Amino acid sequence: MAMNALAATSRNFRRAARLLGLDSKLEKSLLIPFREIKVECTIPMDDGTLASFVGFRVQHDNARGPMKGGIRYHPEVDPDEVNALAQLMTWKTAVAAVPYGGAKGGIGCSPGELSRSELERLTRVFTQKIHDLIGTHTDVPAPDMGTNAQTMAWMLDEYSKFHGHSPAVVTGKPIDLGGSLGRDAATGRGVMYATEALLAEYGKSISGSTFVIQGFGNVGSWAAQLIHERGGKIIALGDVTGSIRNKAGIDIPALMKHRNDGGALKDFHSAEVMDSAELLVHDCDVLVPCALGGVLNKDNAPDVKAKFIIEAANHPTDPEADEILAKKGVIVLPDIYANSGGVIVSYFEWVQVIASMFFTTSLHICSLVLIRHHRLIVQNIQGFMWDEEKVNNELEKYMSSAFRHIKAMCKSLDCDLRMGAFTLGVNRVARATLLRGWEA
Ligand SMILES: NC(=O)C1=CN([C@@H]2O[C@H](COP(=O)(O)OP(=O)(O)OC[C@H]3O[C@@H](n4cnc5c(N)ncnc54)[C@H](OP(=O)(O)O)[C@@H]3O)[C@@H](O)[C@H]2O)C=CC1
Ligand SMILES: O=C(O)CCC(=O)C(=O)O
Repeated sequence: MAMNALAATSRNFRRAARLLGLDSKLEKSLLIPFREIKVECTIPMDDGTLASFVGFRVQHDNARGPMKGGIRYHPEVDPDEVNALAQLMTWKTAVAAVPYGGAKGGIGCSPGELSRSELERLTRVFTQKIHDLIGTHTDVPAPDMGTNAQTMAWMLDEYSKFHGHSPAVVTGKPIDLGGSLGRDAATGRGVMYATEALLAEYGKSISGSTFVIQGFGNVGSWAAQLIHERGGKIIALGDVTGSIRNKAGIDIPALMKHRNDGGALKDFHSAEVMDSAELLVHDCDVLVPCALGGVLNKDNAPDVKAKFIIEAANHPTDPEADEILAKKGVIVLPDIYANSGGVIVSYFEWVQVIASMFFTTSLHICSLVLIRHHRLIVQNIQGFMWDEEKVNNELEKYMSSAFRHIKAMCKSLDCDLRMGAFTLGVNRVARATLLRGWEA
């Protein structure tokens, strides 16, 4: 049985605040969210009936910059979960050293049961309800579980009806609308870089290790492909429909083809079906949860056999499980570092869009005078969009710098990687908060 997500996240925050010796009033102020939004979203369904959904956006903190975080569509979305995820974003952006605060949103729904047009209507109604509380310099949504680049395109379009063309109001959007190359793969790629960095600390590498992955959506499938490319052997994998295993290693490119052709994971020909309850306790070197929160808890933690856990999902491990795993000597790489690749590349996307918009505006003014040079300058706008290699190289630099800073915190405070990451993030937010002050 998993702990309440908010209780678990706040417990980790409080431990970090004590380790840092934070003033108790500052601690309280950092914990309370800046704003919690709850909206009712009623849409006509394709069959003509009405359906009502509840949408949330929790804006946790903006001391370091505009609030930032994904939008989740999932039946288990609830206010505490969104609150916890928003808080995690605040510490995550600080650990990654990108100039953002933290937010998260979601709608309680089953996206797989809604048609494309129902999803579009729901996204548009949700955006109408929150449009005056988000914005390029206030709160910038992105995809999370159950949402994708198309969802961001609808949000961008709906928001722009109220505020004029605003491509930087969301990230993780399609390339044709100003999205960044590499954003789709970024979280999984960051997971791969983080795994490489952690294993190297222990004299190991991806190529000599066995992996078990839970979740085969955006994060899980990219992590699997990139780990496979680097010679990692993925011996078991699962999603909501079931789990499969193959001792010799699952052929990930063949599985991707099977999945892209519409096949279910459990029907993949060159692996055997296994009990999903066994997935997280399957024997392996590295376990990578890439789905829901709270999946590692006091009930299954004693049976975990992995030596390393890479938290690609948000808050997959309860604090109670953390204690059990620590006693067993399992090394856990925390979510606020391990899955930060997504928000890091979101930042690259946001900067590129803002830079190109600024350039276009200046160009309009200049072109009145320099009309002859207009075409030449227009070509240069392309220079603001980074190629994929540059995105990936920059991502690797941010990931390895964050890892070095986390290790330094672990050393100076004599704590584990989770507390190293939390103290790093909380300290940066606390410093920004104190510098800005509270004068009304
Ligand atoms: N997308 C991003 O950029 C980021 C995502 N994350 C986190 O990573 C995790 C995954 O997100 P993402 O990949 O985007 O989401 P997706 O919706 O793309 O994929 C989710 C995956 O989890 C599977 N899943 C859902 N429920 C269960 C379950 N009960 N047991 C096993 N598998 C399950 C889904 O299966 P099925 O497809 O069959 O439904 C799917 O394979 C989340 O915790 C998210 O917050 C963190 C940072 C950034
Ligand atoms: O890319 C982003 O802005 C946010 C990604 C996200 O929701 C997360 O890191 O959990």
